[in-house]
Amino acid sequence: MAAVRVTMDVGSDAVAVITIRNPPVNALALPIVAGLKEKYAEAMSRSDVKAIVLTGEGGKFCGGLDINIFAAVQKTGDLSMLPDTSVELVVNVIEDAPKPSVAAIQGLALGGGLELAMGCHARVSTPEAQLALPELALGVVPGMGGTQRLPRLVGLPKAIEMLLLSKSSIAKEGKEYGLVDAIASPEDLLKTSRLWALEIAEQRKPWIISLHRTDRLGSLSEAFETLTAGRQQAKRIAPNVPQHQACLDAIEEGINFGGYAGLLKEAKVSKELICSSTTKGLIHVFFAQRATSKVPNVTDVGIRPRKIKRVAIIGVGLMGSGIATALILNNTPVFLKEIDSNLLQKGLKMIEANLQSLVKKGSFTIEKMNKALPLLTGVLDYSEFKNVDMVIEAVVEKVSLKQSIFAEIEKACPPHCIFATNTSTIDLHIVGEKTHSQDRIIGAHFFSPAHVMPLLEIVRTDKTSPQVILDLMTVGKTIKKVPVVVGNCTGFAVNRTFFPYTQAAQFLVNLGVDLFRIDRVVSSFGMPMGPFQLQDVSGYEVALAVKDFFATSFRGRTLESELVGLMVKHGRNGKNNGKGYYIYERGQNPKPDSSVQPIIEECRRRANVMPGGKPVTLSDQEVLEMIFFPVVNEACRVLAEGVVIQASDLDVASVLGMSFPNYRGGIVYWADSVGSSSIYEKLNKWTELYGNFFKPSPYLEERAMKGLPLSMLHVAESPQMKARM
Ligand SMILES: C[C@H](O)CC(=O)SCCNC(=O)CCNC(=O)[C@H](O)C(C)(C)COP(=O)(O)OP(=O)(O)OC[C@H]1O[C@@H](n2cnc3c(N)ncnc32)[C@H](O)[C@@H]1OP(=O)(O)O
Repeated sequence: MAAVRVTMDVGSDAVAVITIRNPPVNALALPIVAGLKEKYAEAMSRSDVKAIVLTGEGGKFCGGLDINIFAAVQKTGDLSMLPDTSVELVVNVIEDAPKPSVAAIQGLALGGGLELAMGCHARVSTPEAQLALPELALGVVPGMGGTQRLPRLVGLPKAIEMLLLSKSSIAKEGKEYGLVDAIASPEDLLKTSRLWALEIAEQRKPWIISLHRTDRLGSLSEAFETLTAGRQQAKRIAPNVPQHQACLDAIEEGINFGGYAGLLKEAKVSKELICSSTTKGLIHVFFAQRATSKVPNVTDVGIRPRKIKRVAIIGVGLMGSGIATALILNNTPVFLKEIDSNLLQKGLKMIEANLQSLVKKGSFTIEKMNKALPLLTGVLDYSEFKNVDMVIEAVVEKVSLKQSIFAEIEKACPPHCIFATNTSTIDLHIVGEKTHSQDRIIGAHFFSPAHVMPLLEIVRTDKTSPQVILDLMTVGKTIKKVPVVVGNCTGFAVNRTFFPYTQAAQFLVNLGVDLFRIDRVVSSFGMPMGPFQLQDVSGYEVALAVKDFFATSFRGRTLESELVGLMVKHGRNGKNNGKGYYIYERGQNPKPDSSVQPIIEECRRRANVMPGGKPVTLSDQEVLEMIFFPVVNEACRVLAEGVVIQASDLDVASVLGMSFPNYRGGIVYWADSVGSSSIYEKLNKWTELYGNFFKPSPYLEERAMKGLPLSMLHVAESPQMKARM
C-alpha cells in the first residue's frame, strides 16, 4: 500500500475518521488532495456516516501544502499545476458539506494544514500542538482561505500579527483567542473530537462556518485602522517583498465584500506571487536548509548520534556566554571554566542578562529561565571535565593559547569526549597540533550573539570522525540551530566568503565614496545593517584580530585599510563605548556621526588610491556590485575547494550567518540570478583599475566562459554541459 494516502474508518458511532498519511509531516501532496475529495465524497454518500473527524497520522495533523508543488510551478511556470484547494476542497467539500467536520489536531497544523482545520466546523487539539500560517515566510500568502478565516476566528489584530510575523501559537494559547474550540490530551483527542462532531450533527453544538462569521471583525472603522497599522508594520519589517501587502489586500477585500470575495482575491494574489523572484528565493532557501542535514558519509552510513549529557565551555566572554545560554535553555547542563573568579562571575552575569533579555522579548518565560540557570556550574580548573561529553573552547583568537588548552583537555577529559573550538578563523589542524586526538577535534563556529543567531558552522578536518560530526549536528539541532557542515580553511565558509565584504567597503571609502551612503545602499539591498554599522556592533577588536589571518592566508587578494586602526587611535571603539562611525545612545537608533569625517580624510590621505586624487563617482548599483561581487568571487573559491558540500549550503550559511536577504536566495543563488558572465566582466574591469583584489577566480572564469551557473559544482558531469559539448 502506498505510504501517501488518505484513509477513512467509520465507527459504530456513525463518525467517519478521515486520516491524512504522508510522512514525515502529512503535507498536502496532490494524491492527498485527491484522497481527501474521494473520502469526503464517500462519507457524504454513506448513510451510516453522520459526521466527520479529520486528522493526521503519526502525531501530526498537517504541515501544509506540499511545497514541492510550488517548486514545480516555479520551474515550469505552469500555474495550472496548483490544485484548487481553497474553493474546491475547503469550501465545497468540507465547509459547505451537508455533514459537519471536526479537526482533531496533534503535533502541528501549519499553513494549508491549519487552513483545512479552519474550514472544519470545530477544532479540538492537544495542548502543545503548533499552529501557524507561515506562508509569508515562504513568499506566498495563505492560499486555502487563511487570510479570511483566521481574522474571523481570532480577530483582526491577532490574525495580522500571526500572519505578518509568520508567528506560531501553541494550541492552549489558541484556545484563549478562539482558534481552537477544545483542548484534549493525545489519548482523548479522537474520542472528544468524535463526540463534538456528533453533537454538531445532532444540533447540540453550533454548526459554525468560519467564513461566514463577522462577530470578531469589529466595526469597519476599527478594521481599517488595524489594517493601516498592519500596512505600516509590513513596510517596516518587509520593505523589499510583496507578499505582506498582498496578504493585507486579500484581508481588506474580505472585509469590504465578504469572505467569499476575499477568497477569490486571495487566490488571485497567490497566483501572482508564486513565480516572483523573491518567492523563488525563499523557497530555494527552504529546501536548501533541509538539504544541510544530509551529509554524505555521515548521515547515510548507519551511525547513530550519541547522547551529549554534559558540556564544558572554556572562556566565558561574549561567545562563551552566548553558547552556554543556548545550551542551558535547551536543558543541557554546562560547566563554565574561566581563569579567575572575577571573569567567571562576569560571565555568569552575562548569561543571566541574556536570559533576562529573552524573557523581556517574550521568547521565554521566567519559569523557563529559572529552570535553566541551575544547569550552569562555574569552575576554575579541569576537575569536572572527567564527566563531560563535549568541550567547547571559546577563548580569544590566539593560536598558542588554544593549542595549550587543547593539550590540557586531552588529559582531563574521558576518551570519548568531543573537542570543539569556536574559533572563527584559525585552521583546526593548527589548533589541535599538540594533541593526539585529531579525530575528536571539530569546529563549532557560532555567530554572535550565539543564543540568538541560528547558524552553527560545523568545521571538520580530514581527520574528524563521522561520529563526532553527527554528534555535533545533533547537539546543534537540539539547541535549535541550523548546523551546516563545512571544510577546514581560514575563515571557514562564512567568514572566508565574506572577508572581501568589509574590505571592499573600506576600499570604496578610500576611493572617496561616502561611508554612510555605503551603509544605506547595502541596507536597502536587504542586509539588516551596512558593513560599517556591523563593524561598530561586532566590535573593532574582532576586525583587528582577524585581519592578519586573512592577509596571510589570501596573500595577493586582500586590501589593507587603516580605517579601523585610526578609529581606535581616536578613542572610538564602536558600540562598546558608544562612539563608532555612529553614535550610540541608550534607547535611541544609532546616528551617523559627522565628526568621524576627519578620521576618514586621514585614512584616505594615507591610502592615496583615488584616481588623480579625486573621489570616484559611482552609482548606488555600482557601489553594491563593488561590495558583493568580490564576495561572490570568494564564494567561487569556497565552492571550487569543496569547503561546502553543495552550493546551496553556502546560500543557507550566508542567510543565517551573515543575514544575507533570504528572499534573494543566498549568495550563490543571488549571483546566479545576476549571471556569472556579468559578474566576471565587472570584476575584470575593476582588476584593471584597482588591482588583484577583484581578479576573477578560475572557477568564476570557467563558468562565465561557458555560460554556466555558479551553483553547478561539477561542470564536466553536468547534463547541460554534456549537451553543449
Ligand atoms: C496553500 C497554502 O496556504 C500554502 C502552504 O501550506 S505552504 C506550506 C506551509 N507550511 C510550512 O511552511 C511548513 C514548512 N515546514 C516546516 O516548517 C518544518 O518542516 C516543520 C516544522 C513542519 C518540521 O520541521 P522538522 O521537524 O525540523 O523537519 P524538517 O527537516 O524541516 O522537515 C522534514 C521533512 O519534511 C519536509 N517538509 C516539511 N514541510 C513540508 C511541506 N509543507 N511540504 C513539503 N515538504 C515538507 C521537509 O522538506 C523535510 O524533507 P526531507 O526530509 O526530504 O528533507
